[in-house]
Amino acid sequence: DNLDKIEMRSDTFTLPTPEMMEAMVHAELGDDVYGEDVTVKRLEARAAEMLGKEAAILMPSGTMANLASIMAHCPRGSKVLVGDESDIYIYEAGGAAVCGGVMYEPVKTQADGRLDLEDLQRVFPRDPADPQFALPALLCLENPHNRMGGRVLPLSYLEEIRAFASERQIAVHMDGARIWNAAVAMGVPAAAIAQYADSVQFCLSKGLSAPIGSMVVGSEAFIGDVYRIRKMLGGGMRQAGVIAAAGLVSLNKMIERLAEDHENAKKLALGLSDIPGISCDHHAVETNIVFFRVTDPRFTWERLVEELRHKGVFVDELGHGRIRAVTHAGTSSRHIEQAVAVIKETLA
Ligand SMILES: Cc1ncc(COP(=O)(O)O)c(CN[C@H](C(=O)O)[C@H](C)O)c1O
Repeated sequence: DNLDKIEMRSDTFTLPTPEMMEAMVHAELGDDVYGEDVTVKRLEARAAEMLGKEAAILMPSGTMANLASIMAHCPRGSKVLVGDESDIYIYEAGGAAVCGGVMYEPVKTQADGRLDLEDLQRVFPRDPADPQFALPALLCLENPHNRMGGRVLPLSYLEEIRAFASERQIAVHMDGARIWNAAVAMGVPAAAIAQYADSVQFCLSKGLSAPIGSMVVGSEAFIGDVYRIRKMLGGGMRQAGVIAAAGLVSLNKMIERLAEDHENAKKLALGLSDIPGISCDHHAVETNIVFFRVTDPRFTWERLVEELRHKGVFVDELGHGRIRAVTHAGTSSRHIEQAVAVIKETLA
C-alpha cells in the first residue's frame, strides 16, 4: 500500500500543531464548572469578540453546541426549522427531539445551501392560536453548507432570513461549523456573517486544527441558558483549559491559512474535472469541500472509494452516491497532485 496516506474524508481529521501541544502542556488551569479556568475564559472572550457577540461558551463538540443552542431557543413541543441536508438533521442523532422534546421540521435545501423563504413560510400555521399546530421557534442555517459542497450563504440572503425570522418572532441559529472558511472565502470578518444570527456555533476541531471543541456565541442571557443546558447534557468540563489552549492557537494562528485549503480544493476539483469517468463541477467549489461522482460504468462509488483507500487516498460518500473530499492542514498541494494522479490511474 501507499505509505503516504492522503486523508480527505474530512477536516475533522486535522491534528493539533506542535504549537498547540506546547500551549496545552503549559496552559493555566482551573475548575471550569466553577468558572475558574482562566484559559477557557480567555478563549470564550476572544471568540465572542471576534464574532461580535456578548458572550461565548466552549463545548465538547459541534453536535452538543447545536443541541444546546436549539434547546436554549426552543420550548418543549415547539418546532425547529432545519435544512433536510443539514448536519443538525442528519448527523446529530436526533438530539433535539430526544433531549429537547423539539420537533424537527425539515425544509428542502437548495443547491447553494439556502432554504427558500416560501418553503419556510409554508411551515407557519395560518392561525398560531390553533392548538392543533406545533409552533416554530427557531430557524437553523448551515453556513458554509457541508452536503451542498461547502457553499457559502450570501450576506444578502442572511439579511432576508433575519428579517423573515424577526417578523415571525422566531430566533436564528447558524451552524457555522466552518464559518471561518466562509469568512476567508468571502473576504469579510466572521462578525459580518454572525450579525444576522442570534446564535452561532463554530468548530475549533475542523479546519482550525484543534483536537477537540466547538464554541457557541450569543447574548449574555442566551449563553447563560446554554451553560445550564450543557451541564444537564453532561458537558460541564473541569480543567478544560487544556482544550481551550489549543483553541486559542486556532483562533490566533489558523484562520488565514484556510485560504490554502480553498486553493487546494479548487486544484483538486480542476484535476478531477479533467478525468474521463469522473464528473466534478469545479465552479461549485467555494471553500474546502469537493464533491464528485464516478460516471465510469465499471465503478460503483463503493468500489472506487475502496480502491482509492488501498492506494492511500481516503475519501468517502456523503449522500446520494456523491463522493466528498475535504482539504485541510494535513493535505498539501503535493498530496492533491498525488491524489489526482492516483484517481486518474485508477480510472484509466
Ligand atoms: C456543518 C456541521 N455542523 C456540525 C457538525 C458536528 O460537529 P462534531 O459534533 O462532529 O464536532 C459537523 C461535522 N461534520 C462531519 C464531517 O463533515 O465530516 C460529519 C458529517 O458529521 C458539520 O459538518
